[in-house]
Amino acid sequence: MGKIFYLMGKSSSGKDTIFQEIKKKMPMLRTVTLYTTRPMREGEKEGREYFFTDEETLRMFLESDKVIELREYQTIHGIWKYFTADDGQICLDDSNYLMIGTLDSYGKMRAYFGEEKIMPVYVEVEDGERLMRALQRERMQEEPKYAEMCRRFLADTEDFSEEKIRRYRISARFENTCLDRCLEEIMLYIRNNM
Ligand SMILES: Nc1ncnc2c1ncn2[C@@H]1O[C@H](COP(=O)(O)OP(=O)(O)OP(=O)(O)O)[C@@H](O)[C@H]1O
Repeated sequence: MGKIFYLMGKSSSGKDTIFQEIKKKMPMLRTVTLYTTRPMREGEKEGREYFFTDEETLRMFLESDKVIELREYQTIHGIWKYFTADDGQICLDDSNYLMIGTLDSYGKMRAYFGEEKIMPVYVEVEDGERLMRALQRERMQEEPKYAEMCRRFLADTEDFSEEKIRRYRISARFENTCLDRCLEEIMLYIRNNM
């Protein structure tokens, strides 16, 4: 039976970078495309980072009880929603998966699939370094959204509080200072728990 390795961490902790690298190095891990109502960013592609969707489609998923987890963020550009749908992408009979989410979505996934099926992978970086990485990444965007970047940075304190980490019983924590070392540690954890 397969498992879901669930990457979590504050904004700019390196989840997406780690996700892309592990996908290359462990191609047997399958991935799941989530849905979002936020607008597509520079360089993103429909169905690759997300299925970019709208309120109407979300309503249809909700009505047919197909939403596993849903989160919404009050951004300075309006409410952005992200959700994982039971749309046939996840089949744990014969495959292992690599996914990215938040602590709360991890909780919902765990409730839906069972604790033994979801392996948490919590990525962390010292706050000052993380803010610098966030700023550098934002600067590269055609239209940098600095206020939104700051909002996310502040919201992280609550969304990823130590109290919450304890409550969700997250013990697999990986420091992303040196990317190569962090990747090696996470891949070892995945191999040992597959
Ligand atoms: N170990 C590292 N050393 C230096 N820079 C890094 C490291 N890991 C990731 N980065 C850089 O930090 C920035 C943020 O990384 P990334 O986008 O992967 O974070 P994220 O956790 O997915 O962020 P978000 O949740 O905000 O989308 C990127 O520009 C990435 O290239």
